Amino acid sequence: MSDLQKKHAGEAAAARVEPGMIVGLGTGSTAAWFVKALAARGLADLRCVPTSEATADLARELGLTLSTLEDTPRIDLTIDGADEVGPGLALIKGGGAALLREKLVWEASARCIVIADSAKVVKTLGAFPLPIEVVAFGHKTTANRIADVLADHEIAMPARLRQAERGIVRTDGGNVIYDARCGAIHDPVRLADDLKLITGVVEHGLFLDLADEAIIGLDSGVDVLHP
Ligand SMILES: O=C[C@H](O)[C@H](O)[C@H](O)COP(=O)(O)O
Repeated sequence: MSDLQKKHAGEAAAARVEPGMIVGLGTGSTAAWFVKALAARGLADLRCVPTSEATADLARELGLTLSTLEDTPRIDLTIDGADEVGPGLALIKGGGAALLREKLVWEASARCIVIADSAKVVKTLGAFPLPIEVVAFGHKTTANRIADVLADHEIAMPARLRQAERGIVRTDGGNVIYDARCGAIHDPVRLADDLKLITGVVEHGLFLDLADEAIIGLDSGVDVLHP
């Protein structure tokens, strides 16, 4: 994990934004560099749709004009971080528990750019635990159904309820997160489909066919990847 690389990726991404755009603001440490660089550009007539309360707070503090997905349902460009960037720009996201709002904003966007430091680029997704957002009501029963689906994908470890120092982590929408230690995800499309069919699962952190471009931060500059 390199802060310098994240900064480079965030700054390069901010340069892609044009005046008058509606911009989706991602969540996490890399996205925060982007938000700071975007605010520093002082572009006219931007409207920004944040993907989390944390990003909304940061953007507001920096003087960016905020909007909501309800008021601006068509976003020109979303820029967001990722936990893993795999082949074809298949991603794992949700390490910061913002996956649901992120996916809603990504899917409403004409173009999405993922930004990450070079350590996030992998040959096979799955070393980073896959976040699965679950309705809090009866979440342990949902976890049993998740375990069955994971077993069907030869993933033996049951997903683990995400906890922080202050107790069970709640998302901005009030849901809980289970992290599935997959090791390697051999068929991300089938796993994504199977997880979506589980009652109680709200969303998962597999972002497939959503990123149009990746800007990968290096120690000196950036590398640009396409699907
Ligand atoms: O829920 C959080 C998001 O998906 C983040 O974009 C992701 O976890 C990457 O965060 P970071 O840039 O801090 O590694």
